[in-house]
Amino acid sequence: MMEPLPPLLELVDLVVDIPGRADGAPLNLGVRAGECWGVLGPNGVGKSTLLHTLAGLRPARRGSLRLKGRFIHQLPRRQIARHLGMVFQDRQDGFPASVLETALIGRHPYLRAWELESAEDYAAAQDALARVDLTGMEERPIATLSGGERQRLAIATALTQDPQVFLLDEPTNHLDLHHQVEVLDIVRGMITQGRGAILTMHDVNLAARYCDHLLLMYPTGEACWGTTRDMLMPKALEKLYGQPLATGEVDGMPVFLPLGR
Ligand SMILES: Nc1ncnc2c1ncn2[C@@H]1O[C@H](COP(=O)(O)OP(=O)(O)OP(=O)(O)O)[C@@H](O)[C@H]1O
Repeated sequence: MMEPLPPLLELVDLVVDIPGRADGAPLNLGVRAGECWGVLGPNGVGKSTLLHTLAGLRPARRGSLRLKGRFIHQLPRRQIARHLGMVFQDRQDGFPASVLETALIGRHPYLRAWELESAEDYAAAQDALARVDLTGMEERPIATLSGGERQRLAIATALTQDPQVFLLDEPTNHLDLHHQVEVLDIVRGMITQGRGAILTMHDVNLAARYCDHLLLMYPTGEACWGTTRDMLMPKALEKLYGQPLATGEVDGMPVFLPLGR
């Protein structure tokens, strides 16, 4: 019998280092090709810190990470950058670049030092900008973009990078309803092409619709993970957020609404 392929990204007994906090539950899960994982939890629980840890930008307190079966700390930085594409929540778009120049940053892991971008790199950047509705804005300085346009540009840069696994910190932040759905549809399209994704989210209903797996991070340091169907239990979500919820169903999908006190 053939061995199953290792997950694209695997967390092995991973304890995230959240400053000033006791160790949380060790995380043991694998993101496979075709999977979209949502990370849910209240403000400050450590979702962004987890994503930064997965991107190799900060050390874990314990445990390890594997990319396609290989320990991440044994891989060269450029190889990690081709494998993992991250969209940060707290980006500092400080220097005066244009929209196109920013999207082209996604090609840097593929270029040698001082190598200029090729026509293919430009085409990949233009294509990614088109997918997030930013065609025609290529020459605009990024300082002039709205919050939602900046967010879509960050997604376009990740698409230009074409990683195996997308690590997206609140990808629908700043987006109107149409662009929320559009961006999540794009992520889902990438996943059906054999990529994987981990998304931190605050919108439980979008998570229910777009994520096939969920990781719930509790303020106590506890965590649980599994298929969305198993995780989206009203009682578990009420405990997660310390918030009573009304639940319903639309088109066979669960819907959750916060109840007033
Ligand atoms: N550099 C730091 N020094 C001290 N504390 C930090 C640092 N970075 C993050 N924290 C703290 O670690 C905790 C986890 O932060 P994190 O941003 O990961 O939470 P989050 O779940 O993503 O929150 P949110 O939903 O509000 O975005 C928070 O209490 C935060 O204040």
